[in-house]
Amino acid sequence: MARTNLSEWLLHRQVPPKLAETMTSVAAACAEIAEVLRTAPIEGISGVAGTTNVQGEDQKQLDVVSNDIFIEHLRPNRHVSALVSEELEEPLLFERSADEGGLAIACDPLDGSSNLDVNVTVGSIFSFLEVPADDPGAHLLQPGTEQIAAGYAAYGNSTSLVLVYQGQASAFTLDASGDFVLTAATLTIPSESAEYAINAARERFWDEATRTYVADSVKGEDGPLGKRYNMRWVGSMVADIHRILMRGGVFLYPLDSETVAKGGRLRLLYEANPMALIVEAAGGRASTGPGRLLEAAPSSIHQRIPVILGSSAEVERIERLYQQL
Ligand SMILES: O=P(O)(O)OC[C@H]1O[C@](O)(COP(=O)(O)O)[C@@H](O)[C@@H]1O
Ligand SMILES: [Mg+2]
Ligand SMILES: [Mg+2]
Repeated sequence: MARTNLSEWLLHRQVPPKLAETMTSVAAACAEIAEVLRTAPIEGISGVAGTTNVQGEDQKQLDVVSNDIFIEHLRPNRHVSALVSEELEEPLLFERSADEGGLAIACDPLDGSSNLDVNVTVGSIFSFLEVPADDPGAHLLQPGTEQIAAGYAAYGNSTSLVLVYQGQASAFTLDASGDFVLTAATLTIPSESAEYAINAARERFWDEATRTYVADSVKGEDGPLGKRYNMRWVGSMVADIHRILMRGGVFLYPLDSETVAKGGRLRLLYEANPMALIVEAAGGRASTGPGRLLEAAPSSIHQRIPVILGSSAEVERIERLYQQL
């Protein structure tokens, strides 16, 4: 069967050159991060700050290395005016001439920090926004509905790249030559599922809606849902969402009594929004509990937000529980 690589897909999907070149830069950054992760323990790069390797040398942090890789690939791209990153307190603004710029990227260069040193899937998450080239910094706080594209890379037993553009999410797999090969043209999340993902150790902090949802699921065949549920929690958002895109399910990081002061756990611009755009394009639903996630108006670049996404029937059920509060 003929293989379609990323550059052929970009042409086929008629992605405008500016965005296509920038998606290519981001894909190249992800391929380089995948390569770094493959041999990180040998090279003395760790997930934990302040550690030393067997030679007693200071180890570089994988989050920082991944952030540097994103910058190295995006700084030379003349279309990119700004970069927002989990690892940078302030946005990075690039000087461009009058006929250049116009795109901003928001990224979580490496997601899944608790899994970095245990060889479990981690990822990179990214969102593409349009910004005026002459004043990009003032236009970074856009709701998720304004994203022109988004995606993530999952560094698992293979490296997957998922991109969403104009309401269609597609998946690619990194081959041995460093090319991303299309492996699923259209991702679709089944509307029903019997699998949920939540950090259950936080139960004592949960609100009533989350408590009821999990309690009903745990009751299985004997409960109000009349079917058995399974729980899967990797602890890397990318890995948990990738599983849901492949076979359905629901992911929850709700607002709870411990995270309420901060507005939630996960970040709106570079974790929640890109994932919500992908999930909606795949026919799923993305919610904060009380409302549609993509409509949330950001007030700061590192803003946090409650996240409930996945199979539509399941998310709707949780939204109904929030309406009853
Ligand atoms: O283990 P916790 O505190 O419940 O948090 C898990 C969540 O934290 C994250 O690791 C946060 O992302 P970072 O690793 O990029 O900070 C998510 O991937 C994951 O869903
Ligand atoms: Mg993250
Ligand atoms: Mg991160």
